[in-house]
Amino acid sequence: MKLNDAQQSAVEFVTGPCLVLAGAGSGKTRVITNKIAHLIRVCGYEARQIAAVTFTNKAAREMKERVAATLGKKEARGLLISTFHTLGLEIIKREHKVLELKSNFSLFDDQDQLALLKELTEPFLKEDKTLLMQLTNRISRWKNDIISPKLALESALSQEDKIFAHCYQLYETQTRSLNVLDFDDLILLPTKLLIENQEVRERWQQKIKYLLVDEYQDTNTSQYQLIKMIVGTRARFTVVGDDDQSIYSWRGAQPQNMALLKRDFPNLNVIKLEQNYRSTARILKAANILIANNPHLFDKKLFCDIEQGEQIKVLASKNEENEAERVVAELISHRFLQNTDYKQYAILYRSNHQSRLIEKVLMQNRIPYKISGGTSFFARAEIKDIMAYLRVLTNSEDDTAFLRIVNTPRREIGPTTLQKLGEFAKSQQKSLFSASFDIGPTGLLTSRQLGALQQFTIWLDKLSEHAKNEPLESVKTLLTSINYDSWLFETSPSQKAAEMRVRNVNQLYEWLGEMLKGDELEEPMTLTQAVNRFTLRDMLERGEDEQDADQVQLMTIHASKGLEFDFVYILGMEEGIMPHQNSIDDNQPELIEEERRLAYVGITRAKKTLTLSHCLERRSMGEVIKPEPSRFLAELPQDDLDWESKKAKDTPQQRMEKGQAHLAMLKAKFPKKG
Ligand SMILES: Nc1ncnc2c1ncn2[C@@H]1O[C@H](COP(=O)(O)OP(=O)(O)OP(=O)(O)O)[C@@H](O)[C@H]1O
Ligand SMILES: [Mg+2]
Repeated sequence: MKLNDAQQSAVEFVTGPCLVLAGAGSGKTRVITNKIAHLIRVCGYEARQIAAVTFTNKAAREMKERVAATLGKKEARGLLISTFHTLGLEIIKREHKVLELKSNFSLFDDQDQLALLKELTEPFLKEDKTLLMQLTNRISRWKNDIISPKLALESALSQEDKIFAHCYQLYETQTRSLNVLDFDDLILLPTKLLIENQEVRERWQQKIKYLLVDEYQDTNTSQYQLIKMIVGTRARFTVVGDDDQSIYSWRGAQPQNMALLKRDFPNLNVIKLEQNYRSTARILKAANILIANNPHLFDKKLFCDIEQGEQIKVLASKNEENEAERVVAELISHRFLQNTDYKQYAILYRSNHQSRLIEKVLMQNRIPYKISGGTSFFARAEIKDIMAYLRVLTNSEDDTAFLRIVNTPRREIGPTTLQKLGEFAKSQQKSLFSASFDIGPTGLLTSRQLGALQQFTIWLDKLSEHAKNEPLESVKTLLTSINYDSWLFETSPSQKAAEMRVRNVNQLYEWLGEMLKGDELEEPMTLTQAVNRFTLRDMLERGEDEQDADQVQLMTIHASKGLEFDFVYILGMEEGIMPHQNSIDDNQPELIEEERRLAYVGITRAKKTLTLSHCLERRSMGEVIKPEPSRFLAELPQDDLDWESKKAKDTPQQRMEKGQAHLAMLKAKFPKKG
């Protein structure tokens, strides 16, 4: 595909720092892909000297494939294209000695983190959920801002700050002794290391000779520092971004980092792209007009020469059930009339819980769909169980994982045994696993208790030896010796649920096999590496890509960043949902602005048609409320909107009945195959 002049100049500028600043759909990501190929083909870089950072694993994989398609797989091999977190993991893996970490560290996901924090802070926070959430966010912010527990303590002013900082300190100490890292550590540790250790810094500057970053507007302070350290004064890098699409300030993202670049790299070449190649003129105009209501750091223009396109439909439904039914009915009839594929449709929403009703209606109508970006797969109990086994196999110090599996399936290792073991382990400063081998002579446990415990840990110990030599075989042995399938059938609410769980476990096993084996684009991994990559959800998204199945795409707007779909539906365009209630309550303009950017991101995912939906009634915290349509609907150019509620003579009740009848008609007319 030919690039336009601005894109071409962004690709060809390789002698200094480069920022591509442009609106949605203007080909920023395309510039990155083409530039990687250009660096290798024209500028003589080797693939392994180039690193590119994208926002999701899915985007990383896609980028690798695109470059491989241009250059050939052989030439593309060794390219480091990943998320910030995977890049951080890579650095930590290679520098674990300098970091004084054992090489078999495991990763905590947010649930593990919460569980540990809850336990550690019980004396201070008394399991107060709100405080616990605040603490979790605070720790994350501290880490993203590169503030150590010590510094947090020193700068704490209020009593609450002091308690939080103290909890942060406890958490830090405990995670280190468990030999685990959380997600924020994956950025913080390498960043601090590169700042403080010149030798390591130079090693990475040597290794990564050119760095590219997509979705730059969503980097936080520690990520920005990491970029700065890697590129050093040579400053061979290209970052691309759009300040109007910054939607992660709640995770510490700093769109000001765009302005910082200019300060830190005075010879920064700023290139603007102004042509949108994605959306119809109407969709683009609506998006531009909406975002014009936000203050701007940078001036940007965006035009397109794609046709005008259809009006933007605004659906008004009686309630949420009806909204789901209407959207699905619209989708079915659109697909029938236009002869399209399911995968051309995306249904987007503000928060994960909104997917529930849509899922139900899609299922009832046997429409294939896929939810991406969510944590759903890895949050499933069966997957967490097996992951916990794998974590203990690779890192016997991971007490959190140990506690999860000790009685799954049931092994008659009772709470008293575990409590005594816990106290003993603490007094000896040992992990639960290794304490179980030393607790015998203390007489703390009865011989029956000790027998049950040691039967388990001796077996685990053997298995982890086995895992060192034959990782995949050992996982197979694990699954059969704990008889996990039968356990699932025993404990699942229904036969069907059990079958699904068994399938999930098999899927995990299959992915694991692929990772241990490697492929044309990825080197084979060790079990520890594979387990850590799983926790980062690398494989999940990759597995989904490979299926490339014909499925309707469901995701939050946050997860849709960077993607595009022919036909887009956005649910819940209401005050209280988008903008979110918190942003309305707090009455801070910045919060509303972020919500507006979120709406902008959602709208600009659409290529051909866009449908916005709102409900007249909705259940919220056990009450039925009557939300107003989102203020963002009023901000859109009204000539381009097709408001059902303003045009139709039907009452919402009548529309609901019609919608249901329509759905029933469609169902009767197009029975699904299977
Ligand atoms: N020069 C071009 N000619 C034709 N199509 C193009 C050109 N540049 C980009 N495109 C197409 O336009 C679409 C948007 O490109 P891309 O995803 O790179 O935009 P983006 O700026 O990264 O968008 P976002 O801000 O949403 O991440 C893609 O389908 C891409 O293939
Ligand atoms: Mg992009």
